[in-house]
Amino acid sequence: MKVLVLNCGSSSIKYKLFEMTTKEVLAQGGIEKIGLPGSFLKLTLPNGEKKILEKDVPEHTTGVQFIFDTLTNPEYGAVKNLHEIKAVGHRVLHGGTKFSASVLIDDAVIAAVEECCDLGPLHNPANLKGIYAVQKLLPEVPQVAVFDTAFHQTMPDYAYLYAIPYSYYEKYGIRRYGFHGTSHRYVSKRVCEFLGIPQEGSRIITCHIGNGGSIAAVKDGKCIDTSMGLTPLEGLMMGTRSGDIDGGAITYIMKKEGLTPDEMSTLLNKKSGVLGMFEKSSDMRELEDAVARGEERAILTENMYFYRITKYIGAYAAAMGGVDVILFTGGVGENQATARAGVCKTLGFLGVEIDPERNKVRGKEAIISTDNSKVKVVVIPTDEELMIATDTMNILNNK
Ligand SMILES: Nc1ncnc2c1ncn2[C@@H]1O[C@H](COP(=O)(O)OP(=O)(O)O)[C@@H](O)[C@H]1O
Ligand SMILES: CC(=O)OP(=O)(O)O
Ligand SMILES: [Mg+2]
Repeated sequence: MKVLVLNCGSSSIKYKLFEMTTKEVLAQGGIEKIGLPGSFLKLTLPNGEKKILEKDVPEHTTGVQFIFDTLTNPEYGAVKNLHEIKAVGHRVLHGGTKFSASVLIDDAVIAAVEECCDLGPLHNPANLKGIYAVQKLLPEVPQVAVFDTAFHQTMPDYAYLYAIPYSYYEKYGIRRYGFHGTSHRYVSKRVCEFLGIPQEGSRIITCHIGNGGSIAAVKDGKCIDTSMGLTPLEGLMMGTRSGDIDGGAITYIMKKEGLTPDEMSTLLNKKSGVLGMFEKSSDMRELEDAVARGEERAILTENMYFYRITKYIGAYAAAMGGVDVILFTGGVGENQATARAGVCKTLGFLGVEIDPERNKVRGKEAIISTDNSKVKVVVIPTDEELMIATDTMNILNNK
């Protein structure tokens, strides 16, 4: 059974086509700069080579059509006929409180995702455009929505509420929702299989550190707290997002600089984090290189970045009454040994001991703590797309 996974962002669409019987990736790529000059599709050929196809992509329907054309291209396509695709799974960013699991998309689901556009203004409208485009181009094919927020719906009220007038929670749904749920769900389950321990009784801290980053406290297989909030801005310092900041600083800057709410949102989401501090790049590889050259600002930025993650690990160990496993995933978590070592540097008091040799691993499942370490520290590469494809297949098989 072939399942297509789409991750539609405001100006991009990433895709992966799976053969679910073998879990093989038949095709993958993404369109960038939708609605902007210079849009293009970049795909990875089966031999690993990258190919760039330039084309004007003014909006998402054209984008999805372009992906379909690429998938059936006689030269580098992965299928002969689009009807080989039996289902499409979508990453949907915000499901509010309505969805604690993935669902088959129908009119009621679309209406509910539309209702969440206010809460996820950058992502939900784009996710809907992707769903509509598939409805238009492949009307017979069932579609499934997999929500970034779903896994976090098990958080207790005292963890998800903000200490503001309660009426804002009732009126507008202002609360912590959390994101990257598909990743936290996958890695927290996978690590138990990998270590041969039951989910029941386990206390796991999952650190998803990529361009966007979030941490979750997972007890007995269920999320009890996570660092992202109403939007994916809260928590860790990220590539371009500030993470936690005093609300007082926000209103102060707005007044001083005469910024509108939208301008302030852009500042915090796109111009802050590593980019705001380091100024040269938001990319952790470039930051790592600058640290190696001894650049002072780079060293400060890195210290801030690691310190925030360490603090969250301490907080979540306290929240769960201890921790058995600390897990790293995401582009940085999977690849950057310096980040993992930097984060764990002061965690010896919790019983964390990293083995520097084992920590050299990149992009592979591995234990990186010593045999004596009380807490197991593990790298598990995430696979959000495979998770979305698997949910999609399961929902169709149980229909
Ligand atoms: N091989 C690598 N070595 C070190 N860092 C990497 C590597 N690959 C990716 N990264 C870092 O991971 C981040 C991107 O992570 P990723 O999970 O792909 O982000 P997102 O999915 O949020 O776009 C970047 O900061 C990048 O520098
Ligand atoms: C929620 C979020 O931050 O997503 P991404 O990592 O894809 O930016
Ligand atoms: Mg990501």
